[in-house]
Amino acid sequence: MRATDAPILTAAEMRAVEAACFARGTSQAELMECAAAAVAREAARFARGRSILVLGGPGNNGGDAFAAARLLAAAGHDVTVGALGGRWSGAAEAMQAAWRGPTVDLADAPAQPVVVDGLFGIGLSRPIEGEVATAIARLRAAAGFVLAIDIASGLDADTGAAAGAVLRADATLALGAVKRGHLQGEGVAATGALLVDPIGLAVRSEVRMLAQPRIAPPGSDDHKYTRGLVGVVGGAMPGAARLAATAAARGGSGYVVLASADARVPLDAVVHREEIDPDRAAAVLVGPGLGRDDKARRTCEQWLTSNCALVIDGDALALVDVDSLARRPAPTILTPHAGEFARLFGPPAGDRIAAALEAARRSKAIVVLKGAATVIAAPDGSARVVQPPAWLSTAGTGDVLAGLVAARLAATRAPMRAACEAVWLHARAARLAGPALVADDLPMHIPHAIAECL
Ligand SMILES: NC(=O)C1=CN([C@@H]2O[C@H](COP(=O)(O)OP(=O)(O)OC[C@H]3O[C@@H](n4cnc5c(N)ncnc54)[C@H](OP(=O)(O)O)[C@@H]3O)[C@@H](O)[C@H]2O)[C@@H](O)CC1
Ligand SMILES: [K+]
Repeated sequence: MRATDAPILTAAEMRAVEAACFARGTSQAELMECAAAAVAREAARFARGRSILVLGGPGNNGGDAFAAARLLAAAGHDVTVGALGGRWSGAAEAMQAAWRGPTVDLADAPAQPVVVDGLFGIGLSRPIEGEVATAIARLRAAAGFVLAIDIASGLDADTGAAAGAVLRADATLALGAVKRGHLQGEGVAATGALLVDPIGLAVRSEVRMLAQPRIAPPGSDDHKYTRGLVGVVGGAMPGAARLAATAAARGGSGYVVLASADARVPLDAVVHREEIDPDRAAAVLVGPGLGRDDKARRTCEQWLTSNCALVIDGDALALVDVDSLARRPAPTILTPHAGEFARLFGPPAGDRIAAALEAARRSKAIVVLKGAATVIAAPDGSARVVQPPAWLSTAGTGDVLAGLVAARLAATRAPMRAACEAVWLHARAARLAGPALVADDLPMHIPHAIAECL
């Protein structure tokens, strides 16, 4: 199944879930059979009759692999196991013993069009080097398709870092939960299509993959003010604010006011004013194209100390500090990319999800850390993660997102919900816009994305 709404765990959290499951009476072998059945199902779907090489490592990831090999062979597939090590214990030992098909040493394993990677999972404890690294490079180069069991071998399950070789996957079947390492570091490129099977584990976590939102349409008695006035504060580079204002208008705002020295508006429906009335605005966006001069600093300071719900993006992120954010009496959403985040909170260590959660806790704001995996983190410790289309990495798409966040904040008055809705709609609009999109293309697709969520 696709990973939408799936829980995201650290390796330690996963082991705690596994221990609780055993404490309730499930045996290790039962859980492994469940995992293997899911692996065999996916491997069969991808193999479409081609020969399969199953790689079995020395731990429980290897146990899953041997059990999956048995199920695949029983279903009529041509299966060879390439094995590493031989100190299996517990359920993995039983699964290894139950495999009666051809087994060769990993170093001698024949290249096959389909590889199922059960070398190492969340128990990777050191870099993959030497003979193992040579073998996986050879087998990867010859394979048409690699399915990773739980996580691509060589990735750190928490950070996605790869200190040594990695067996890059075309698809990964995460067992029980998505692991943080699927979504960051080298994990972004090495995971391939991310699938998850619950394998009977009821995993609870407030760190989850972002699910498609349900968006509430306006009520029949709503008018432009009750639906929420969005103020967009322009500055030195007015194009960015115009882009954000367009996105705010298409994102379901009742009314968009663009305050800028430049009187040009992107749509007739967007109103230009010298100033935004803080008492009328349901949400104000400060930052896109604001500049960083004294005037920008004063503008930023004025909004920071206001009682308005704020979205702070772009240049404004360089003009605020964490303590002032934490003192704000009204909701705040920050939308930094990695560089802006590092300036404000310090460079994120390997685990970006942990870094975003810590930043949200310190600033008492919703933090939308943009990137190959965008993390939406709240001060209460909840987070949502999504992998937006790579085509979004082009100028101006951040301004569109910021405008959209402001629109959803004005409409919902619920900052975490607003950020989740906006990030989902932004990614969906990008898919609707298609490859080689430019930021200006995105706003017109937002209403179609919203229509899918009603
Ligand atoms: N949690 C769950 O709910 C479920 C978990 N399940 C499965 O269990 C997997 C975790 O299993 P696991 O804990 O046995 O660890 P695993 O990844 O197999 O590796 C450990 C072995 O590898 C060795 N080793 C490590 N690095 C190495 C290197 N670079 N080069 C060489 N050797 C290296 C390490 O050696 P050691 O460090 O002990 O010397 C040890 O022998 C998990 O990913 C999932 O697939 C499912 O069955 C059911 C539900
Ligand atoms: K693996």
